[in-house]
Amino acid sequence: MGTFKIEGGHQLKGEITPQGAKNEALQILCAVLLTDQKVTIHNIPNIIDVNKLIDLLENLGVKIQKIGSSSYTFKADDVHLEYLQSEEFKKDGRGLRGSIMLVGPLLARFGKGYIPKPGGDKIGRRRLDTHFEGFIKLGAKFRYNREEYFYGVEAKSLKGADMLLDEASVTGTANILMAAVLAKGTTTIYNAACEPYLQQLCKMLNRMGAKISGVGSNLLTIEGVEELGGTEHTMLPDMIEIGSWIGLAAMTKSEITIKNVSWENLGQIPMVFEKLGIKIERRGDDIFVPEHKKGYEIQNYIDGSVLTISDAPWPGFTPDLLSIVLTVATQARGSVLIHQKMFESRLFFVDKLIDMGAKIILCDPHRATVIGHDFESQLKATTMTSPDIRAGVSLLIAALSAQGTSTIHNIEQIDRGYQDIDSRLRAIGARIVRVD
Ligand SMILES: CC(=O)N[C@H]1[C@@H](OP(=O)(O)OP(=O)(O)OC[C@H]2O[C@@H](n3ccc(=O)[nH]c3=O)[C@H](O)[C@@H]2O)O[C@H](CO)[C@@H](O)[C@@H]1O
Ligand SMILES: C=C(OP(=O)(O)O)C(=O)O
Repeated sequence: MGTFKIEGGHQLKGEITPQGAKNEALQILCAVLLTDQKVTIHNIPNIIDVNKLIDLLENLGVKIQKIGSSSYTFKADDVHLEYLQSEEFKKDGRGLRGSIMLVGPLLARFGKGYIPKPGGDKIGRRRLDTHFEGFIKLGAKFRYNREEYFYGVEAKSLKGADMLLDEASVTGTANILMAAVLAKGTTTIYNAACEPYLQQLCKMLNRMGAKISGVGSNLLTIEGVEELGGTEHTMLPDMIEIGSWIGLAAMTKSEITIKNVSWENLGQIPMVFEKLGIKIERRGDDIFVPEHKKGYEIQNYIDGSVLTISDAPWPGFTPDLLSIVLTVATQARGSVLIHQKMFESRLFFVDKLIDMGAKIILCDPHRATVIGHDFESQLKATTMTSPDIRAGVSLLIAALSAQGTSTIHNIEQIDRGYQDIDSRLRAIGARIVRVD
């Protein structure tokens, strides 16, 4: 179990460039299985989850070549389906959430797709019904081995269908979409997730020869095609990382420029931080966060009532930034209610912030009220364990703003989504070391 030691209370300054998007990478990498042609992908983040998925593809027989620091080619012209039945796959397939999206492409191209219950953050129930209900609608037979938590779908051929998803699941939409592109006839997916990463996947599939319309909306129409060809694709910058750095800048009263953020794909992210009173300047495609010498003040609603920040499927605010927003609010002027609607166990990390001196009332598993300190009392350093990726980064930001030296254990949770976080933060002045 790795550990960070962080000496807090120092201002940072400089530029930071976001890595390629983790959650886009997981979709795009699975899509390479849809063709026997070469697919070239750029801006792939070097993080644990992505590397685990690349290993799974390699074990499936995909030929992989690293052609640059973050660029790879993939060729799935000789896929070893027997690996899917192996004990090794039952273990490795569990290692991350994104592995679930291997199922759609495998089912579409080879008539079968299997997966052990995938991993990812333990942040509440993470059901897979939407995925499998979609595959069943396309004509697949479903089986589930309860003892081994092993899921499987099989079909001689898939047939297009109209479906209304029970929820706008991000990985569910990607998975069903990747099956539908090779189904016979037309599929419509209503209540589809439509975040930028899914739009990227649709665009990539269309470049490969798929016929998807409605990209960016919650109604996708897919005319099935016989086969797909190769393509070249570049990942967007990671919007959750961008939001993390905005929060970091404000809470450490630092002047930070976040480079090449792809503004048009940030949705509500800048707006939500602005509601906390954080100044964000657009400079070309960069975000400039000035030093907040006098702190930042949370806005109330027009009628004077307390601000609520909650998550919702895109174009709503992403649940993956709520832990960071909550943490940054602990030093604001004013109060805010954080309502995490999607996940039921994602707010328990506030106990650690409370230990550090933050004023937070956990109302129930989904809601927490934060009463900001306005920097009148600095958070105190402590020892903590990172429970999930975003809580981990939130605690790291809290530690960088706190007085004294904090210790964060279980930093693999952070490394699974943030590339070289310690050296990138050291480059802008953070005092953070990795101790084992
Ligand atoms: C690898 C990956 O891409 N992971 C992301 C993906 O996970 P993932 O695709 O697993 O998440 P889903 O979109 O399926 O659902 C997330 C949670 O929200 C609930 N839900 C979802 C949609 C909805 O309309 N109502 C609702 O309540 C689900 O029941 C579930 O508890 O999307 C989540 C939601 O943005 C993000 O937190 C994860 O980082
Ligand atoms: C919850 C997340 O990831 P995963 O779905 O991989 O657990 C996340 O990226 O915040």
